[in-house]
Amino acid sequence: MEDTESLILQLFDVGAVKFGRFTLKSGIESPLYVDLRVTVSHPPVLEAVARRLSAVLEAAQCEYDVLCGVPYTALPFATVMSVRSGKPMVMRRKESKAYGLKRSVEGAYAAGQRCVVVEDLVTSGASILETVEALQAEGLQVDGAVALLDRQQGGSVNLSQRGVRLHTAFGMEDMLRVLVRASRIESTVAQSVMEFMGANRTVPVPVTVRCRWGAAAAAHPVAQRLLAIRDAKRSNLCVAADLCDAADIMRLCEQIGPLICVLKVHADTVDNWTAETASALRAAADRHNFLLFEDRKFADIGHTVVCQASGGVHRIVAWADLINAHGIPGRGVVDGLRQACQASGRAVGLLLVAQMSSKGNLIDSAYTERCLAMAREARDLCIGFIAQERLDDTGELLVMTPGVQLAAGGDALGQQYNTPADVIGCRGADFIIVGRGIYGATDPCQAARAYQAAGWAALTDASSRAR
Ligand SMILES: O=c1ccn([C@@H]2O[C@H](COP(=O)(O)O)[C@@H](O)[C@H]2O)c(=O)[nH]1
Repeated sequence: MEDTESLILQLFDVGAVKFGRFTLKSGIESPLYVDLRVTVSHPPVLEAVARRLSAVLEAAQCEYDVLCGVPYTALPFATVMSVRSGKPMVMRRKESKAYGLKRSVEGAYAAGQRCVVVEDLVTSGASILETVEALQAEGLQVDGAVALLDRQQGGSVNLSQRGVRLHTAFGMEDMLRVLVRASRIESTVAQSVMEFMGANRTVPVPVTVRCRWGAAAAAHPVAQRLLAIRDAKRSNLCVAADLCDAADIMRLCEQIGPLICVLKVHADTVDNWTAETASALRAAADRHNFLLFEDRKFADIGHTVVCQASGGVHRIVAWADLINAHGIPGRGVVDGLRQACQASGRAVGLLLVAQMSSKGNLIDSAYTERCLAMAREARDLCIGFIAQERLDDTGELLVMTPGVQLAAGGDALGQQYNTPADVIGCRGADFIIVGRGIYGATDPCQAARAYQAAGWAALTDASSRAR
């Protein structure tokens, strides 16, 4: 194994470790700056870094099929590791291409292969997580990462909470000790770095999503909760649990609950729906922190929808957080639903069905425009739309899009599917709604993970391009 002490000294001697006053990306002022990019100008040092990273993986008995360096600094490290070991590498694009194959991960790989992420140094672990999410969105399995330096500021814990085990060559304290012992720095300098680290022990993973709107900006309490859940769980995934048996729905909830922000049901398609089903769903939603969406698509006169929303066997507004309606009956449908929601005493958000995913549907742009106007007039109840694209530029009304699968296509009854990258990145949706792509998969949990990663990667990418 490459001698840690000699590697640290080589890094210092080529100027990769600097002491002084530096403002970090986070805005924090640091007495130390580590810039491992300079190693590309010193091939023996670059090779020593790669050798050390490979040795760390070997010592940890980490099994993997492909390597992926976090762009850009760790790309040469991963390349040299790959060339030395013969293990193939994949490359994550930081910006997705608007032409060609539009792939966010380049190289030859197959879904289900195990990938190890290679990084230069870790602070909060956020950069590793961004790469992990992009790789998972392509179906790769990532549960390990290797980095040269652990700044010992919470990255390892942040990563393990998200299922990624971090292996590192050395920590900040090791590095300072070596530099003092070799008289490269004064002990007072090391002391000031230690004090800085003591004051910055835990750097949280920043919420990179500066989406079109955030929880604090949302006026409606249900929209606020939805966005807070989205950011906390890093998930803009709504699962359509279109199953006929209540026990199957509950089983699915337990499997995918931690990965989703909304569970959508069609209560009227559940053969054995009872009041207990509603209570069990409510308890699961509270336990796993997701919202419940009843996709009843109300479309009648105001008086009738009051009864449909609050009565019958389903008593929808007694348990659902989100409901939806067609605009076709005019504003009476919204007024009726407002009355039902107010009488329930619960906060419920309404989504207007402004567009549909089915082939040949009769909705045209004039109808969609009128739904938009209806929503703007009912901001006390309406939080957004079921639609296939972003409808208003203020960004205040959210868009949830059904008809989503990992590959574009359709079914035999006119459903049309687009990919998460397309509906979020190109069409401007905020949330994806996925049914059969998840509950119809052999492993719904693994499928939900792939959709969560794909939806989140598309959202964060779209948000960074919008900034
Ligand atoms: O335009 C619409 C409106 C609603 N849906 C609903 O979404 C899910 C989609 O399920 P998949 O299995 O992913 O096709 C389903 O519950 C529909 O009722 C929609 O598809 N299109």
